[in-house]
Amino acid sequence: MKLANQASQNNERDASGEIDGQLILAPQLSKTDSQWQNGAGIISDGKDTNSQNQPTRKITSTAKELIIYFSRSGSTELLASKIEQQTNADILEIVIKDPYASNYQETLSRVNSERTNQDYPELNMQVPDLSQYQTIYLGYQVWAMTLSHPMVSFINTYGNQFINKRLAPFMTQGGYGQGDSVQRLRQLIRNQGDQGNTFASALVVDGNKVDRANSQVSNWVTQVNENS
Ligand SMILES: Cc1cc2nc3c(=O)[nH]c(=O)nc-3n(C[C@H](O)[C@H](O)[C@H](O)COP(=O)(O)O)c2cc1C
Repeated sequence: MKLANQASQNNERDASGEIDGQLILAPQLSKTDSQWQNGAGIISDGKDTNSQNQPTRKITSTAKELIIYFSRSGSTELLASKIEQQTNADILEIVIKDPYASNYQETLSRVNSERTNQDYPELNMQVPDLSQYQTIYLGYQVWAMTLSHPMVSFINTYGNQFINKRLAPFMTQGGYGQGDSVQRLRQLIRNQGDQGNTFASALVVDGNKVDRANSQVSNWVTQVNENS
């Protein structure tokens, strides 16, 4: 683990983010709580990853920690980048074939229909062998008070590779909290066999406050590793 940097020691705003050498855009961060409206209406660039960016993928042969995340509008990606700064973990962005719309209402209708029909998005990514990793950080956003759908697809497809891992969920949400997302995550992993995994308690951050979460992230990373 890297030593926490100066900004991590306090609650200064730190909205600048880079991941895998690429700039992160997170439109929620500029919003006050009254403008933010719990994330309702938040646009994305319609690419689920910033439009000029390639999906994040930093895979080395030596890292023992891996961050796997999905982000539609950048907040969870910024949180992932803060965890990466403090751990130097490898990173893998979850990529789906058909990105969610830039428009919030369109995204909401699609998400509602996917949930009703349990028809989760198809993935478009290569996943390496996960056996070298001891700790896997799993990042998602809360949708309809539960786990967002790309993470459901990921676990349903690759969760059987989680064997003897320390699993550490982290999320951003619109201020209503984690809902049943962690229970759902654990259930999906159980469905895949859940062989010898342990779970850290989750990191939960408001989507418009990730830029003020440095010390929260730092304390959580310490806790994940202390109790592993
Ligand atoms: C379709 C949809 C449903 C959402 N449902 C909830 C919810 O039930 N509770 C909540 O607190 N936030 C909810 N949000 C807000 C997101 O969790 C929040 O904006 C999050 O920070 C987005 O992360 P991202 O920028 O990484 O995509 C929802 C957002 C969308 C787009």
